[in-house]
Amino acid sequence: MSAAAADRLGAVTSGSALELRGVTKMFGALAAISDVTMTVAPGERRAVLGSNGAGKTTLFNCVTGGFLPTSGTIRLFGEDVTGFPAHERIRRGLRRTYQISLLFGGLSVADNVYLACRGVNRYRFSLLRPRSGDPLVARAEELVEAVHLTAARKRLVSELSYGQQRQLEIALALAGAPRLILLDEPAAGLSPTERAELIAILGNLPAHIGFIIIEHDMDVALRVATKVTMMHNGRVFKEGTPAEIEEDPQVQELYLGDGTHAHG
Ligand SMILES: Nc1ncnc2c1ncn2[C@@H]1O[C@H](COP(=O)(O)OP(=O)(O)OP(=O)(O)O)[C@@H](O)[C@H]1O
Repeated sequence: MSAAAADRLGAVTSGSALELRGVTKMFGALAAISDVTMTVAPGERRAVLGSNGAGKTTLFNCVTGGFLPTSGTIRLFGEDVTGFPAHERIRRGLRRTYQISLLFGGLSVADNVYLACRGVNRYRFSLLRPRSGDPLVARAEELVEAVHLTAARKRLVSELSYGQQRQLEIALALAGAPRLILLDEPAAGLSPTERAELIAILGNLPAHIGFIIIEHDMDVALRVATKVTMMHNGRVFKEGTPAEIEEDPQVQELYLGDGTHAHG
C-alpha cells in the first residue's frame, strides 16, 4: 500500500471508537480469539454474542488491557493502544463493568457514585467527605438518576437488590468522561422486571457514549444493540443488524436454534 493510501485509510479509521485488526490471543496452543477484526463507531451500541468459550471475555480483556494480544492491533479513538496498560485506556474514555461486583457494600449508593467521580478526578477512592458546593456531588446525583436509583440513593449497597447493584455498577462506569463502555453480561441473574429496567437505562444513555455488551440474554442484547458481532470458536462468525442476525439461518443453526448454547 502506498503512503498516501495508508494515510487515507488512517483518516477513515481514525473516526472509529474502537478498531481491532487481526487480533489473536493464544493461551499455549489454544487460540482464545483468532484474527478478530472489527470496528465500532463512536456512540455505537454493539452486542458481542457467542456460545460459551467463543472468546467474548478474552476479547474484552484485550480491549481493556488485561491481556496483551499475541498479535494484531487495537486502536482506541484512532490511537494505537495495543501495548498500553489499562489505566491509559481508562484515561482515554474506556470503561468496563464486571460480572463480579466491585461495589463498596458498607457505603450508600450516593457515596459509591461520588467516590467513583472523585476517583477519576485525581483523588482515587479517597474517603474524604464531600464539601458543600462540590460539583461532583451534583454529578453523582445525575448518575444515580440515570440508573434509576434516586429513590435508593441513601441506602447501603449491601441492602440493595441484586438488580439494583447491577444498575449501580453502570453508574460507576459512567463516572468521569466515558466514551466507550464494555458491559460484561449486565443482565445475568436479573428478573424480567430488572431486565426491562436495564434495557431502559442502556437505551437512555447519552448518544455520545457507545457500548459493547456481552450478553447471553438474546432478548436484551438484540433490543439494546444497533449492530451485532457473532463469535464462534474465537473468530468473528457474522456481523449485522439485530434483525439480520436473528434471521440468519447459519446463526440460527449455530446458536439460536439450540437453547443450551444461549446460557453460560
Ligand atoms: N486465562 C486463560 N488461560 C487459558 N485459557 C483461557 C484463558 N481465558 C480463556 N481461555 C480459553 O479461551 C477460550 C475463550 O474463552 P472466553 O472466556 O474468552 O470465552 P467466552 O466467550 O467469554 O465464554 P463464556 O460465555 O463462557 O464466558 C476458552 O476455550 C477458554 O477456556
